[in-house]
Amino acid sequence: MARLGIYRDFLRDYARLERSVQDRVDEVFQEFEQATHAGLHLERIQGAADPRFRTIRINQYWRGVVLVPESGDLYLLLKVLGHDAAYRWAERRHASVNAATGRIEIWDITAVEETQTQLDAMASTAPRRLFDHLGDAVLNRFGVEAKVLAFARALTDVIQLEAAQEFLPETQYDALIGLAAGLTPEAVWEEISGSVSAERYDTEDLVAAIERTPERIVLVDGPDELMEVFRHPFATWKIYLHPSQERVVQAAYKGSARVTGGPGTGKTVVALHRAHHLASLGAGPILVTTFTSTLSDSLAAGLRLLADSEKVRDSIEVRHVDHLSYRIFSEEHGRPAILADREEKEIWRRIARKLDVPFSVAFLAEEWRHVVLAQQVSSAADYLVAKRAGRGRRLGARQKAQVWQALWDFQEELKRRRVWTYETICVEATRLLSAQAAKPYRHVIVDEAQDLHPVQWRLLRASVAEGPDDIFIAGDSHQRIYNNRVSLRDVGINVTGRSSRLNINYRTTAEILAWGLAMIRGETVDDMNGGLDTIKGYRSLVHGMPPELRGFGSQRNELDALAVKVAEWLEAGVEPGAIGIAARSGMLADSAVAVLERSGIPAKSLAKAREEDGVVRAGTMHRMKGLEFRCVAVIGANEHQLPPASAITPAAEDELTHIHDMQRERCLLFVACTRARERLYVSWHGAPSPFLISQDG
Ligand SMILES: Nc1ncnc2c1ncn2[C@@H]1O[C@H](COP(=O)(O)OP(=O)(O)OP(=O)(O)O)[C@@H](O)[C@H]1O
Repeated sequence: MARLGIYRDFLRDYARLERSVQDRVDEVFQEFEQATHAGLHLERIQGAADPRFRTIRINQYWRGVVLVPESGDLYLLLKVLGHDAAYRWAERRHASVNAATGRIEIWDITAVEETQTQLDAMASTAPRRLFDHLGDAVLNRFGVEAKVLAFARALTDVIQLEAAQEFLPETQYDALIGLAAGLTPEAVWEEISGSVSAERYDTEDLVAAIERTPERIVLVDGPDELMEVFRHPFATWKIYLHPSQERVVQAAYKGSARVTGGPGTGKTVVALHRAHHLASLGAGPILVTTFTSTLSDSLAAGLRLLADSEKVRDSIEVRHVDHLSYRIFSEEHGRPAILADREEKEIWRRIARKLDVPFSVAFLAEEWRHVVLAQQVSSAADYLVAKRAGRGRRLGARQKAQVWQALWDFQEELKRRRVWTYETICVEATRLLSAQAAKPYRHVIVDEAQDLHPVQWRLLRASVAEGPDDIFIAGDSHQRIYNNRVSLRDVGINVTGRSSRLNINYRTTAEILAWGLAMIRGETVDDMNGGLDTIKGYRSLVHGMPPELRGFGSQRNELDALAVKVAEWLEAGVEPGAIGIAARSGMLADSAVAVLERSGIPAKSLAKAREEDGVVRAGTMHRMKGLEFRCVAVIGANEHQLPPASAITPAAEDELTHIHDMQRERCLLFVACTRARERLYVSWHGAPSPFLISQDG
């Protein structure tokens, strides 16, 4: 078979096609080998800017756009579009080789020229320009060529640059956006190709450039490989990792290490590959863990896709962190009786009443979780000096004595009733593991690290001996959706000097990502290691529609409009399993399911269905964590539901906790919105949530 390169955009287009058209694409390219011998029917494009672009007929309406280099037998599949759009797209495109990065770049010179005039006019009155601080030599090192250089010099705002992503040469855009975000040239090089390079490449050799561009092009060697890629168009992470991801996967660390990065940057992908890599080196057993069961299910599914040998699969265990503690506990003591939430509140209420202390049930419960358990406080003296970082309300010595009495009574009551909470099970399991010389795992890999509680961290620390590659952590503090704050050092994990960051989002379109990021910009978020996390430099490689924001007069109207929107997506060929609906409350999500079903749309709660079930899934924003959908609707984004008053500590009662609560809710909305691959629809009734911002920022 002639070799085929598949451009990532082609796979996105393919995934959006109706099944019957996809089948037709499969047929066309399965026959590629025969067809190339018999003379492929690739149509030339009249008036094309670059004669190497051709189209191939899929059916009466659809066309594939293919790049045919003059030499060699490598064809590059670029786009699938309707007939007219395919010709329009191909007419304007130009393929070139970046002399500095060696990558192929497909771009629209005409658009660069057309936009230049407008930019020059705007720049003439601007006090400063975006790249004033960088000399031409810096930009030239990234192969920024004359036309793009003039374009870059006229930019006054990063928004103009983002808007030009669609038509600028790709690696030149990557370099410019990285530099505009304040990254050093070395950091930008790392991002683009894994290391700084002074090499100059042959700009005539398109085939070599295609082979050198694995971040954008998947090469296949035969029809079987091609069909495998078409079967899982979003799972190309199985075969290709960006150099910045690959480096983390393959690294040999002297101790614990971690990867951070914004939503959709491939942290989970890296965690899965890392488990696979360590297992292939033969050193098991390996634990892959996280904090919710929906997430551990999807980690297990990812590993099934990745791990080809039984030996590798057998040495990796995927387990929810609470299941791990439960198992260790039960092996020693038998099954624990677990205290229900309702009973816990009742105990706190009785204690507060009995001691006549002026503290709410919520305050006492949080103080127990976030101070006593988090810092292993076991006596009044310890409590008096315990750090209460993150706990806003200041307590004097007398108040502390009162609170300690309540906390102590609560723990005594648990003992008296012989009941346990998930946290106390974890504490006991940690004690059991610490007493044991042989640890159950050789490596531990943690995903969604930002939401683990300190007691869970201590359990994980105790389940693996300290040593090279002992613990690997993936997480993003900007996606923290519970109140757990931890300093890794305080729980015995040191990642200093072994932390990497991913910046390219593979999931969400640039439009949705930019809108989401604007929502959380300015929040002060810790990085779990004594510093602050930043959202600088995050970007997406793909473009799409901006988010759609809509307000209604009543919940009923809002839900009716949701049914219309979902029907529209289905009509456009989106499979029901690729549509997700997020609400702040489970009740509203259930109402959405009911309304959709009444409209004849198959829908289920996210807790009860998976993608394969082929139904629209609705659930709470918390449940959306770690998942992704082609289309996402976030509903009930109302003033009083997002954030809900019940989840926010009043500022007058405790200012710091108020700030943290607001941040958590804002991040929750950010998490829900960034689950969308292509379409995001956000609606509300009455006044909109204060977190929503208009699309122009
Ligand atoms: N190298 C890659 N090539 C292709 N697709 C990739 C690559 N890396 C990640 N992806 C895709 O990007 C999407 C997001 O990846 P992943 O879930 O690992 O990101 P994440 O950083 O863990 O996201 P989040 O923090 O939002 O949960 C997935 O669809 C994944 O398949």
